[in-house]
Amino acid sequence: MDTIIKVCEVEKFYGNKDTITKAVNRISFEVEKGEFTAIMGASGSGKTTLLNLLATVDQVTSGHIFYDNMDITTLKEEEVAKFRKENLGFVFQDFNLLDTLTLEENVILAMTLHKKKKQEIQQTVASVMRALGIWEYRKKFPYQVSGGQKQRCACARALVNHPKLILADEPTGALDSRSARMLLETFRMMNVQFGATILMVTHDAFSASYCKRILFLKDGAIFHELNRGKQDRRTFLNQILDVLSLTGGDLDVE
Ligand SMILES: Nc1ncnc2c1ncn2[C@@H]1O[C@H](COP(=O)(O)OP(=O)(O)OP(=O)(O)O)[C@@H](O)[C@H]1O
Repeated sequence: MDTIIKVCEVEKFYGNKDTITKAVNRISFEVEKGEFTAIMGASGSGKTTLLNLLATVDQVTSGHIFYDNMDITTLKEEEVAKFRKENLGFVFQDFNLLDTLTLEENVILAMTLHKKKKQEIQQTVASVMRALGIWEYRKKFPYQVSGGQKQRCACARALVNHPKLILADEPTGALDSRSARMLLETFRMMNVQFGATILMVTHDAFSASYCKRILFLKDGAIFHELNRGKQDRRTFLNQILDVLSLTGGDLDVE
């Protein structure tokens, strides 16, 4: 197996010793190339903090995070920015598209920043936008399309540079259930067809059921892990709901 990320005894604490919050509390896990993993947990369990550490936008209190064999916790600021640009793709709850650019221009911009050749950009953008079902909306601006179409554009933007890892923070959070379902199918296709490795934070069991593996967080620590194996999605969803009912958590189960 090809391990892409190795998280070793990572801690992230906020506050001082009188009022300390252990947002991430000695977490260790690995992610293999081609995995589609969800991080689930109740509000305040440390999901976003963990994602921010993996995304290099926040620094660990202690511990190490290796991408391949590079320890990103020891990189200097300018090295971190370069690492992020070259290795990571992001999909956020609120899309983060540029309103003054068309969908196609938003995706092109992501490749231009990587100084790719014009012909390669045109070909890649067209093939990815076609595969994600948004090619027909390419000339529209973000305000002219639906939330689901915007989010699929954000996925295309994350995918075109072939990042080592795509990090998604509650990507279905702002979508209605039909768009959420389409987006999750898109993620699955990105994973299966494009071989993208995806790590998705969600508090929604339905969204998590599309993943191959789930890490459950509680009070900043991993308390359980599920692997889908050969189960169908509905059976996996029931398994997820069983775990959630054990925690008595305040998670969404729709
Ligand atoms: N900048 C900060 N300063 C102090 N405490 C923080 C900070 N950011 C997060 N926390 C605390 O760390 C803990 C984990 O927060 P985090 O945002 O990672 O949880 P979460 O699982 O993503 O929650 P949600 O689902 O509500 O977004 C919480 O107790 C939170 O109050």
